[in-house]
This record gives sequence, C-alpha cells and structure tokens, in this order.
Amino acid sequence: MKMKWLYPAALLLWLVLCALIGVAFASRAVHQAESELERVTGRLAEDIAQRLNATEAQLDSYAGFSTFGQHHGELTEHSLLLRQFKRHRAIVLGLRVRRVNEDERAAFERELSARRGRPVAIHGYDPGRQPPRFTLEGGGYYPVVSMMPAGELPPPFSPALGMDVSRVDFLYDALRQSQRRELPALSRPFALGDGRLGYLIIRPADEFVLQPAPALLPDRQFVALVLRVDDLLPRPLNLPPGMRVQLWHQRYGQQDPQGRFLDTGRVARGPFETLLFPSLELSRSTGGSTPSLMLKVSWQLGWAQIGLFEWLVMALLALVLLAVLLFGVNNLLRCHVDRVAREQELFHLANHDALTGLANRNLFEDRLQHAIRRVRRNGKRLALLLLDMDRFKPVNDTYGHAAGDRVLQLIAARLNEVLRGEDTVARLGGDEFVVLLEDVDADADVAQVLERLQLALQEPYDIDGGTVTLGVSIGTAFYPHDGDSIEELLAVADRTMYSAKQRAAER
Ligand SMILES: Nc1nc2c(ncn2[C@@H]2O[C@H](COP(=O)(O)OP(=O)(O)OP(=O)(O)O)[C@@H](O)[C@H]2O)c(=O)[nH]1
Repeated sequence: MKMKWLYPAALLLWLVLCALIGVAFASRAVHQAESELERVTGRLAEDIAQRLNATEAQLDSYAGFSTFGQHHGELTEHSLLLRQFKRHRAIVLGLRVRRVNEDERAAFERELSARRGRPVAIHGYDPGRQPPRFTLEGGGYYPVVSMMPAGELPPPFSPALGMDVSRVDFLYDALRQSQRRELPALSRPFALGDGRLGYLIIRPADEFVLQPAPALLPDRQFVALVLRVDDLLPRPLNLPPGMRVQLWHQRYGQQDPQGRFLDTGRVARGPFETLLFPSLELSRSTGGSTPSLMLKVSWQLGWAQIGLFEWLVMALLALVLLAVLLFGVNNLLRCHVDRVAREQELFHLANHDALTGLANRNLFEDRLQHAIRRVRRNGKRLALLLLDMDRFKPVNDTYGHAAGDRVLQLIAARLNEVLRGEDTVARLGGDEFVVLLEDVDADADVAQVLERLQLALQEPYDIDGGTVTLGVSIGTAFYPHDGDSIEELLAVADRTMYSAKQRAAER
C-alpha cells in the first residue's frame, strides 16, 4: 500500500489546525475588544452625562439670578453671568427669553426700547438669506429680552435682542421640549460665529421667584446658554485604533447631518481586514436630566487587535504542531515499511528452502497450479522434471554433513544457471529437486533441457577436502498427457525417475 498521501494529508491537517488556532486567538481578541468597547462607550456616555449635568447646574443658577436681575437691575445679572462665564469657558452666550402675546407686543416693544435706550422690535430670523433677513409673522412671540455678552454674537443671535426664538425651528423645538417637561432641553448643534459648533440648552425660569413682579405674570420666562460642542466630550478622545464615535441629537436620525454633534469618521481598513475581522458597535442614550443625545461607538477590528506576543505564541504553536505531525507521519511510514519487510520475509521463509534458496514444495505446488490453469486456457503443454541425485549419501558419509550441504547449494546454483528465468525449480527435500517447464512445444525441447541438466549436474563439485562427482536420475511427466492433478503428475515423474535410476544402477 502506498503511503505517500500521508504527507499532503498531514499538511492539510496542519493548515486546518493552524486555522483553528488563528480562529481561537481571533475570537479571544474579539472578546477582549467587546469588553474594551463597552468600557470606552460607558466612559464616554458617563463623561457626556457629567458635563451636561454640570451645564444644567450652570443653567439652574442662571435661572435663579436672571430673575434676581429683574429686581436688582441687569447690571447685577450681567456681572454674575460674567463671573460664571469666566469659570466655564464652554459657555458662549447667556440668553433670557419671554413669551409675548400679540396684544402685548406694542407695550413690550416700548418697554424693551426704553430699557435699552434704542428702538427694539420683535423680529424673526431667516438664516437662508445672506445677509440674514429678519421677518415677523403674527401670533405669539418668544423674543430674546436679555443676552450676555452683548458684543459680537454668532448667528442666529446677531442681533439677538428682540429676536423671536419661535422663528428658528431648532431653537423653538428645544424651547417647547423644555416647556413640556419643565426640564432643560438641548437644541441640535449649529455653527457659531468662529465656525465651530455650538448648541443651546434652555429651561423655564423659576416662576415662584417671579412672584414679586406681577407685571411679568402669566408670561413664561426661559433662560438659555449657548455652549461649545467641543467641551461636551473629553479632548483628546484617546480612542483605540479603528474606533469611531458618533454623537447625535435623538430627535434627528443618525444619518441626518443637522443633528450631528460629533463624528470622528470611518477609519480606513484593508479589504482583507474587513473580511476577516468583525465590526462591533454599541449605542447608548446619554445626556443630563433628560437624555437627549445618542452615542454610538463602532469598531472595525483589524490586525492590530492581535499583539506581538499572540503572533509569537501562534507561530510557536504552528511550528510545534508541524514538528509533531511530521514526526507522527515518519513513524507511521517507518512502521509500515517494517511491516511490509517482515511480511515479505515471512512469505519467503514459508515458500523457500532455507539451505538452497530455491522454491519449496509449497510454492512449487502453487506455481504448478497456476501454470495448469493458464495452460488449460491456451492449450499448450507443461513438463515436470523430477531430479534425484545419485550417490549423494556417500558425500555426507565421507566428507560430513556440512560438505553435503555445500554440494546441495552448488547443485541449486547449477540448476538456476541451466534453466530459464521463467522456469520454476524447487527442492522437494534431501537430494530431490523438481523443475517445471512451461509452454513446451515439442518433446525435443524437453530432451534438450534434460541433456543440459545432466551435463551440468555431472560436473565435479569442489568442496573442502576434495572433489566429488555425482549422477542424476531424471523422471518426466507432461500435462495434460500424464494427468491433470499435481499428485498424478508427480507420481508419473517419480515412476520414470525411478526407472532411470535403476537403469543407471545397472550400468
Ligand atoms: N548434507 C545433507 N544431507 C541430506 C540432507 N537431506 C537429506 N540428506 C541426506 O541425503 C541422503 C539422501 O539419500 P539417498 O537419496 O538414498 O542417497 P543416495 O546416495 O543419493 O542414493 P540414491 O538416490 O539411491 O543414489 C541421505 O543420506 C540423507 O541423510 C541435507 O539437507 N543435507
């Protein structure tokens, strides 16, 4: 049996095992990455919530002192606000907004103009126009009644005094949210004057503080802060390679660029990496007292997930596996070769004569059987020659058994020399040999072989201590003429051999 397939099979097994090791290490890396993603997402969500809570606290204190300012003058309010701004760099602007009904509008504008010392009218804001166009429509208004600082203001707040918040959809949306929940609400982000992103946080002012100012009841007042988006998240973000952070307003879809607070952008990965490694993602709702932001952290994993140590361990495991497999295959092959050699040896011992190396009776009968079957098909003849040496016993008696053995070996060698390769010669025992000639065409051919055998075997044999000469008596039998079984053929050959021996003895 050929065992050459063992090497490719071992190589295939090795590749499969290497792939399994790779998968095990990769799944371990993915598991670690999942924990890391959870940790980073939790940390960011926590951070954002804390920052928004701090901003809400600023807004709460602004709500307090803005009404206080109405009693003690705006100068006091502004100086308190300025102090707050200095401590909290993220704050860009503080605003106070008040609801004014249509029938109160004229009185309100008069009062605001008198307070500001210049004409102030309620106006809308159309950011689509360059320069922006300020318009006004009927109904109720939410004009800005106070703002800080009053200098260079970012759109949509320039000029903000008297601007109707309800005409800016995203600001009005935040205002309505805060009104409904009686809690702070966030607007979507918008561009500040310096091009950076800002957002507005707004809440109703504390009405019980307004009690001593009946002129303002039943109007609702709101306070708002405009803050920089940059300060909503820790800087730098310190993200692992390949990680992407997206933060958007819950009232906008993830794909809507209007609601986007932050997007660190997709990280480029090779096609092989995207094919082999999974992409993980985790979303969290975050914010202050009313979570209004969505945080999504996605992570396309890649080669970087598997560290140098893991690569080394994998390479080592692969090498050890290869060595073990090659060792196993070599051992298997060696065992196989040994077994085949042992089988061949056993076969030889079972079918050959130990002294001369010629076929024994067993093998001879087998060959004869095969030859009879072949000849039955092709109609040819077989000849069986039975050889018995004359005067062999005296060799043993005179020169010893070892010399007799040597002579038997020399006889075998001469038989092999005289006969063709395809003829079978066997030792039946003692000094008796048998020859099988196949494809015999004519009797003359057999006679020729008999003569050659007799000449060769009658030549003197050199042994230790002298030279011996032997005779040989040969009996013949033909298949199918003399029988069609081995026993019949051997019996006929034995008879003719015996007659030949007698003739030789008489001479
Ligand atoms: N050395 C040796 N002698 C053997 C072996 N096997 C048998 N013999 C001997 O060979 C002899 C064969 O006997 P025979 O055939 O009667 O002897 P022979 O002198 O040839 O007599 P004829 O055949 O009548 O001429 C016996 O003496 C056996 O002991 C063997 O393996 N080695």
